[in-house]
Amino acid sequence: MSTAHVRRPQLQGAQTQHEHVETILRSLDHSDGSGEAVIERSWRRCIDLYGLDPAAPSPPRYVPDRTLREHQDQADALIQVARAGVEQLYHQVMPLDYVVLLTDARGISVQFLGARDAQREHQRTGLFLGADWSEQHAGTCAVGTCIQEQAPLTCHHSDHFSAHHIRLTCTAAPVFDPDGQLLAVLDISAYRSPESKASQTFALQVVKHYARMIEDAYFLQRYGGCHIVCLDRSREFVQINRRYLIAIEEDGTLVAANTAGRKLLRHHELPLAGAGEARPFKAWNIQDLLDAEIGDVLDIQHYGYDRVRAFRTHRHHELHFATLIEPPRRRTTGGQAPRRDTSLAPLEALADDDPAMRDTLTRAARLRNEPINILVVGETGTGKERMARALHESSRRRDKPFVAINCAAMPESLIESELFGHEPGSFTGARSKGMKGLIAQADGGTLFLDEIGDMPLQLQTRLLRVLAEQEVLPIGASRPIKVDLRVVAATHRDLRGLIDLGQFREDLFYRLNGASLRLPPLRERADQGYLIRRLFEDLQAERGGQRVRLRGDAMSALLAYPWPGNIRELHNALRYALATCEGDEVVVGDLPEECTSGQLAHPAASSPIAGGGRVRPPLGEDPLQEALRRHQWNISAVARELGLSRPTIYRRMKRLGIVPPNHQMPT
Ligand SMILES: Nc1ncnc2c1ncn2[C@@H]1O[C@H](COP(=O)(O)OP(=O)(O)OP(=O)(O)O)[C@@H](O)[C@H]1O
Repeated sequence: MSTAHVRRPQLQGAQTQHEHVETILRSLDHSDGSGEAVIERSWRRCIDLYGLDPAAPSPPRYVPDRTLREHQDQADALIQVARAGVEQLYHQVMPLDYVVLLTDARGISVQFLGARDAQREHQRTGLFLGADWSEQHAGTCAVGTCIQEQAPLTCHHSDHFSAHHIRLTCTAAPVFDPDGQLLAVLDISAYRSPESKASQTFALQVVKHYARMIEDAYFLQRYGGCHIVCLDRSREFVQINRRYLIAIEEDGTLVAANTAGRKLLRHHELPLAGAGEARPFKAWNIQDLLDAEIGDVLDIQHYGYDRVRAFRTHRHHELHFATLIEPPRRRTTGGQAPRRDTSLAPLEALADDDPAMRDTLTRAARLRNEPINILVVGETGTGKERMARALHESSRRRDKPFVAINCAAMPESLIESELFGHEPGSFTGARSKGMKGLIAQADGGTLFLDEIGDMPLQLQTRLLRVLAEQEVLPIGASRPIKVDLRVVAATHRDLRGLIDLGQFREDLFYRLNGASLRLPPLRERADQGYLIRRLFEDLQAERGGQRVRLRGDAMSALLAYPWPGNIRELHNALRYALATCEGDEVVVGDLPEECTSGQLAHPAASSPIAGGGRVRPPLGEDPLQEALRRHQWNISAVARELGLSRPTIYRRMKRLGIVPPNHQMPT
């Protein structure tokens, strides 16, 4: 061993550093290399193999933005699967001031979660996106040494090789792919912790647990087309613990196993091909492991009172309990596919597998041709107007007009004539030829009354008459006009509360509320991924041009954000990202800052701290405000560009507090 390149710090102030370097050198000087523990082995590699100096300053090394993207691309499938695990882990350890890193197999941090208020400290230390934690660069550290040792470990305080890392405590566990190759490393790190390394025992267990969950989720996704035999030594726990996962073909041929499963197979002398295994390998069968008929294995799900079946292994006669995950059923080619009602497509497109939305859509499908009025309720931006349109488009009225009226946006002085129309010269300012009101325009089709809770009381009375009589009396007319209407009203307000306050007519409420459809807020929806993909596709189709991909890290950030502004806010965020992204993909740094508040972005990509990055305006205001400025506050032009009505633009400006220069907002 040569330690000649290692400088011994002389300064008094560098006492701790000095002691640290001395400890490393003494420990290595007195050892011949045999029987060294993990940390000493790593120190030896740092000096002998990489020529590192523990006293030399070791600022974090960040890979350039483009390289980070390449690393993230390669880890994309894993990042997507790992998302839920990384977030859950972060929520568990965040109160104890840990950050969470997911690095790829080369030690480059491809995902990071940490408190935003400590961003500078994270960046200074390298606990950040894009940092290189390979042992070759950073010396002994949890991630780098975990990669070298391919085993979980804690690198606590002066275990670190570099004297500059000795206040950190870091714990890491490897994530292997189904071939046994290292795929990633999961790490939690903190700046402050008790002196004793034993204080991190629990941290090690937690990180190992989450690394295993990520690994198994990745395994299940990759072998989703196979039968998966799940084994455990405990009958009670096999359904939830699923320690050993073994993917098999229908004839029992072994295809792959998770890390524990591969160990079990090796123990029974049935090695699978993969990292470190002898090749060529034999095609083993599950019957080589378990003393069972293949039919018994494929039938586990239908066996016994608990869908668990006990088997003994051939070789060691160990008792294992098994459950089975079956692949999705393939569509039979012989039989007739059930006929789908294609008119339901507009409704079906609104959601994927969110239970609340499915209930709402089942009701909507039943109600679409019924002669009753429908009240759509939900927070602002949850898609109430979209639902009303889908109801219309899937109903028999689809070839007739859909007329949308925003009751909150229309000035009270205009609303009456707009709604009911007027005869020629019926009032000052009336059109000479008279005007057909919006209600009459909707004849035969659907009248959508948005923000119904904001309709003035006097108009509520007139609307009630229209609904009761199915006829409308234009201003100045002596005879009413017959109309055939289906009314869909929407509100984000509590109409019953407004009735109690005397601001909404109870009889109108019952007239409108023939049935109600409730839309859940986006943050509660289980099909967020579907919505994100659909909106992204729709926006791309609108824009035309080059195809852009939504990368896994951006998707993860979008899924993690609580969406106070619901689908509208999501729509704006995606539009923003598509407008500002460079190249052919949207990455986390392209999203509006709000969406990444839980996750810090790569310094070079977005952070104003690192300089040179783009500083993004707050979400929500941005697309509207930007369009307003571009069109020099011409509301009609903005409405055309954004595909919204003028009243909607005014309403949104009012809600966002946007006031045109030298103008007063309409009240
Ligand atoms: N299921 C959906 N699929 C795709 N886009 C949707 C969906 N639901 C809503 N959107 C989009 O989200 C935005 C808001 O939807 P919408 O205007 O229907 O919400 P809202 O609840 O009526 O809002 P408000 O309460 O402010 O009137 C629109 O851009 C709409 O196109």
